[in-house]
Amino acid sequence: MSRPSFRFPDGFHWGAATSAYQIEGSPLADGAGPSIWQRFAHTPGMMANGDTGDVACDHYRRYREDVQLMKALGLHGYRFSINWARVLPEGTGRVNPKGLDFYSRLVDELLEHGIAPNATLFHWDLPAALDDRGGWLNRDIAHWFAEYAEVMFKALDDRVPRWSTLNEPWVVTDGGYLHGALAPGHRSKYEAPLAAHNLMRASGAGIQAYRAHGRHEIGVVFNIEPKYPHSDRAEDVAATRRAHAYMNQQFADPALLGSYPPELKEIFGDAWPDFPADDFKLTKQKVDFVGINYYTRAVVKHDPNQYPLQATPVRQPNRTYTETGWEVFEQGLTDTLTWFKQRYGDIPLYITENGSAFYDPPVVENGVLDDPLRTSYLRKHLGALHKAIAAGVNLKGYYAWSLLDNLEWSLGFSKRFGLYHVDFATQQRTPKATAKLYAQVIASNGSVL
Ligand SMILES: N=[N+]=NCCCCNC(=O)[C@@H]1[C@H]2[C@H](O)[C@@H](O)[C@H](O)[C@@H](CO)[C@@H]12
Repeated sequence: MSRPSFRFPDGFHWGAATSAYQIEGSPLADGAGPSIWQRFAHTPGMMANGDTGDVACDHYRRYREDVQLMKALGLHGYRFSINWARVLPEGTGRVNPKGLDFYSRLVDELLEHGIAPNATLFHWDLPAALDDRGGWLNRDIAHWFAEYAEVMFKALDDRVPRWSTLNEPWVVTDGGYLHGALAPGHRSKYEAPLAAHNLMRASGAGIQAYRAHGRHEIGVVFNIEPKYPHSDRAEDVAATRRAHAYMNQQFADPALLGSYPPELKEIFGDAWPDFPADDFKLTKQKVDFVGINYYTRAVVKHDPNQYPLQATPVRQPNRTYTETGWEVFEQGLTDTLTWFKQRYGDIPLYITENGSAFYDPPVVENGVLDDPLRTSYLRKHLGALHKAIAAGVNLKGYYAWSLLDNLEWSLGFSKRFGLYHVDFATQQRTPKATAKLYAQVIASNGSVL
C-alpha cells in the first residue's frame, strides 16, 4: 500500500516561534525599562530554581547566530515578540531609539536571509511602569497599547508582513490575575474578567491603529485547548462546557463575534462585570488571520471544589504526557481547527505555536541530540494538520514552538521545547533530531512524513 501523502498546500508557510522575555536576555540593556516579568522573576520564590530572563538564550546579542540556525532549518518565517519596555521604557511617551534599533536590526537580518518576520506586540511582558498605573486593570491601557502599536507600525511595517496584537490573553488573565502563578501575580476573581476585557479592548485598538498605518496583515493569537467530557453525566458535560467557554471562547468571542458566551457569567457570578455595549465595537475588529497555539487537550469532570470553573482535568491512563504534564493528543489539534472554523467562519488560520517539552538524555551523535518523543509529537501533529486541511480548514502555516530551548516562564529552564538544545552555561546551540526532521518537512512541504 502506498504511503499516504502528507504534502501540504503549495505556499504553506513553515516557521518557528519564540518570545522576547524567554530568549533575549539583557532585559535592561540600552535604556530598556523593566517589564513585569523582569520584576516577577526577581521576586523570591516566584521562579523554579530562581531562574530569570537576565541572560536566557542571550539572543539580544546572539541574534545573528540564531538567524543562521533558522536559515539552516529552511524556515519561511520567524515569529518573535517585541519587548514593549525596550521601545517605550515607561510604556508610553518617550521612545528608546536603541530598543527600537534592536528589532530593526533583527528584522533586517531575517530579511537578508529570506525569512519573513512575524511580530507579536505583546507576549506577556507588560512594562512595569504601566502595571504601576493599573496595567490591564486600567481601561486607559487600550490607548497605551494603540500608541505603542503605532510606534512599531511606523518603524517596522515597511519590513514586517505579519503582526499579532496579543499572544494568549487567557494565560495572562488565568495565570497573572486569577491564580497568581504568573506575572503580575494577582489572585482575584474580580480582576481577571476586567483584565481579560481590557486585553481585548487593547487588541481591538491595536488593530484599528494598524488599519490607519499598516499595509500588510494583522491578527491575534489564542491558545485553544479542546475539552472533552470525562463521562456523559450531565454534570460532567456541563463542566466541560464551562471549561471550554472559559479558555477557548472568552477571548475569541469578543474579538470575532463581539460578545461573551453566557457561561462566563455562570462561572464568575457577581464577579462578572456588566461591560458597556459600546466596548464590543472596539473588541470586534476585522482580522486578517487568527493564530492558534495548540499543545494538548483536557478531559473534564465536574468538581464542586474547583474554583471558579467547578471543573477539573482528568489524567488519562496509558497515554504519553509531556514534561509540562500535557497529554499528547494530536486529534485535539484537528478538532480545534474544525471547531474554530465552524464557530468563527473561514478566517485564515496559522498554528502559531505547537511543540512539546520532553527530557532528552544528552546523547549527541554526529552533532545531533536525539529526541525521539519530541520527533514523534511533531510527526503526529503535522499529520493532524493535514487532516484538518483535508476537512476544509483554511490553514496557511505552522510555527513550531520553539526555535530554542528557553525560559519556560515560572517553570524556568528545565522545560525544554526547543528544536535546538541550548546549554545555558555556554550558550552553545545543538540541533535536535526534531530540527533535522523539521528541515526535511519544510524542504519537502510535508512529503517526508
Ligand atoms: N494545562 N494546560 N493547558 C495548556 C494551556 C497552555 C497554556 N500555555 C501556553 O500555551 C504557552 C504558550 C506560550 O505562548 C509560550 O510562551 C510558552 O512557552 C508555551 C509553552 O508553555 C505555551
